[in-house]
Amino acid sequence: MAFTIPDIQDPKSQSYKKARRQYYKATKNRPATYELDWSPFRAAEKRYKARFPLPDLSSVLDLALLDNARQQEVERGVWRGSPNAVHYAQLPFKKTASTPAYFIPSLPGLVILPSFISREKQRQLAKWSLIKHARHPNETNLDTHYELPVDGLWKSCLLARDDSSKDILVYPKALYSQDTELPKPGPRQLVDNTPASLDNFQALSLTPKPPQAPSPTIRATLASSLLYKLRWANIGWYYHWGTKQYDFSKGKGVIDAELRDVCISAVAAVDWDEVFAGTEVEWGEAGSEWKSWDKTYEPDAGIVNFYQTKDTLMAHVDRSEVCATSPLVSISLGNAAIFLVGGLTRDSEPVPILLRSGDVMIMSGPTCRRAYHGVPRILEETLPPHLRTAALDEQNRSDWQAYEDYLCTTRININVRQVFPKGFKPIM
Ligand SMILES: O=C(O)CCC(=O)C(=O)O
Ligand SMILES: [Fe+2]
Repeated sequence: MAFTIPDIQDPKSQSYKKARRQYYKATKNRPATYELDWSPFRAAEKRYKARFPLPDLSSVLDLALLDNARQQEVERGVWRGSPNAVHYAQLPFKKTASTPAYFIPSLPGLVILPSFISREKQRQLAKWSLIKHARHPNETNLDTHYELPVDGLWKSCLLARDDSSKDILVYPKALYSQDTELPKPGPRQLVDNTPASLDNFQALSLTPKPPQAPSPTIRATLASSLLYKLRWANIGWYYHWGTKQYDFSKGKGVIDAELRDVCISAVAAVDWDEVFAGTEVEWGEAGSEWKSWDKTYEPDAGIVNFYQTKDTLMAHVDRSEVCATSPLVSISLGNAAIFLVGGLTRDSEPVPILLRSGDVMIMSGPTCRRAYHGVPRILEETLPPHLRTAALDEQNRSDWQAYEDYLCTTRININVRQVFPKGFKPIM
């Protein structure tokens, strides 16, 4: 199969020339001290984000390179890391597991399950994210500002594909005014929030959580373009972005049964004793909690992130969950990405990991759940062949083209968490 060279890597392409121009313009008058203030995490973000010169991925751990069955996917995408970039170890296979699990001794609690999601399940989860999940009653980043179609934005986009006269205008919630500047839909805001715990969650739940005001400066937009502004959709307990706390007063959104099964089977596939051996002191009162995760892990919240190729997710810690150690299961679909994970501050040098479609990553335990992490780059043109219509049989290809067209420039990340210990009923 022919390689696809992303435009950004082709010196003759317009986007390469534009990135080069922008680079020379931006660096012309830069003081020599420009980079000195950056924390190691910030420096790594800048390095991997760069469009010119393009980043060298030889220090990025790319476990797909260990698997012959992924050769075509890796070669088609051009971008590749290295299987030896970071010291990792393979965990013993559990009886129920059919794909390998790896852990990184320098990051206790971080487990990578490459290709854990089958190719068919990847297609199902991508469809679920768009058609079933990113719509009412689940909140998305667009709900604050737009009156979204009742059947969901994706349904409107599908109708518009068949007949462009059906591409509806989606209206803003606020009346248009030119003089007020309020936040527009865009990247997630960074707020330094208090870490939640069983002791303070009731006090935190009393913090006022006013709804964010709709922007008065945005205009009606066609559904087919608004789709590319979709950045997240909430799962389970509602999250309040202004305070970065869960808003328990809204009740709990339903957790999709199939998604729950995938997360539970990922947690069950890991030999946690092997992962956490020797870390007992760090767990304090929690003791060897991981020993009972087979019975107590219960996802109840999360987010589906939708990234376009220029989107990034800045370094952050997910500390709003009352369970501060329980596994956070992260599923990657579509284009690949560089994921950075560091330590308890931005001053530790982060480990770069290449996450590809179908990979599951689990962050768990007292240090890993409090580690800074982020996504500085979505890797262009890395949509694997099994998410392209050309590779599908007759039965599967009929409605896939719309998904392929969207996924060509997209990465989806389903990020599932456990806010409360199993069986715990919060009193509001
Ligand atoms: O996209 C990813 O892989 C990570 C997303 C993430 O860290 C988050 O949603 O908090
Ligand atoms: Fe996160």
